[in-house]
Amino acid sequence: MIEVNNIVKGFGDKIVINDVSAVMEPGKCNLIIGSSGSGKTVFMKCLVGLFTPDRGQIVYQGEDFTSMDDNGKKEIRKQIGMLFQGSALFDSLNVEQNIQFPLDMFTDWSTAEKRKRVNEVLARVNLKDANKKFPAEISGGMKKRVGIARAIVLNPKYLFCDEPNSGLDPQTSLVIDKLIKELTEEYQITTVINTHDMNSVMEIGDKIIYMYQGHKEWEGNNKEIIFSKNQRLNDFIFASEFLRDAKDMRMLEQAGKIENNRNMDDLLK
Ligand SMILES: Nc1ncnc2c1ncn2[C@@H]1O[C@H](COP(=O)(O)OP(=O)(O)OP(=O)(O)O)[C@@H](O)[C@H]1O
Repeated sequence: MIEVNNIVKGFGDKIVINDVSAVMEPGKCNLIIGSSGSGKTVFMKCLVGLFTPDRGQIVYQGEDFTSMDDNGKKEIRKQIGMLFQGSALFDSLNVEQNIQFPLDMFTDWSTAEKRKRVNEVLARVNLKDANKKFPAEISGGMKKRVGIARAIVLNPKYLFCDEPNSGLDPQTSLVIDKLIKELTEEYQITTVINTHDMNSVMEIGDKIIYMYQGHKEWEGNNKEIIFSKNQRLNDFIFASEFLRDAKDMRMLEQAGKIENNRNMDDLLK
């Protein structure tokens, strides 16, 4: 569990994160949404310790990360897996070497133990037999899966994903979302995802935090979001006409004003 208590972060005179609090639970996908420049990346960087908040606390499993010394922070960071935008694989390393990298950095396991673990996570992300391929030889979706395998190879308690669907087609995005959700539930990981992808919001948003100009404007889940009366949130999520129409139909359907002859849940998934 991660608790964020009233964090504030600014650069010079400009306050970029303004008094944001949130609780992120294990086994849940916590999505951070908001328009460009609303502070999502700075918020995530504060959570993982790449930025130090000017005020407030970030508490990992009851321990105040913000006031820890370097050794304490290092211990928490060992429990964090990161999936970077664009996967950030090492081009000169093959798939298994990429995944093995954190094991080389943080464990003193034997080569056989490392190889076994690499093969386990490769199987878990459905990428058997890709061990010897180089990043340039695999598709964007496969790269993401390698990135995910690398992020979970040390059995993290926390997983941070920055725009996991960027550059992927909608179908591959669904596969990646499903994989992240399954892993989150299976290993009870506290997962935090920065995203612009409304499909992801509807599909895997156990908790959704909507950031607006640096503050938390709205919080809820994927069932609640389309019924929200928050005007700024509605302007943001219903920028797409399809979603706006779908929302109107769903409301009419729920109010019994139109027949339920199609499954809007499936459409909105
Ligand atoms: N290192 C920095 N120094 C000064 N200002 C910064 C720094 N990093 C971010 N900012 C500012 O903080 C604000 C929020 O930026 P942030 O990158 O968090 O937005 P975002 O919501 O992630 O946007 P996007 O969706 O485009 O990635 C922006 O105005 C940005 O210019």
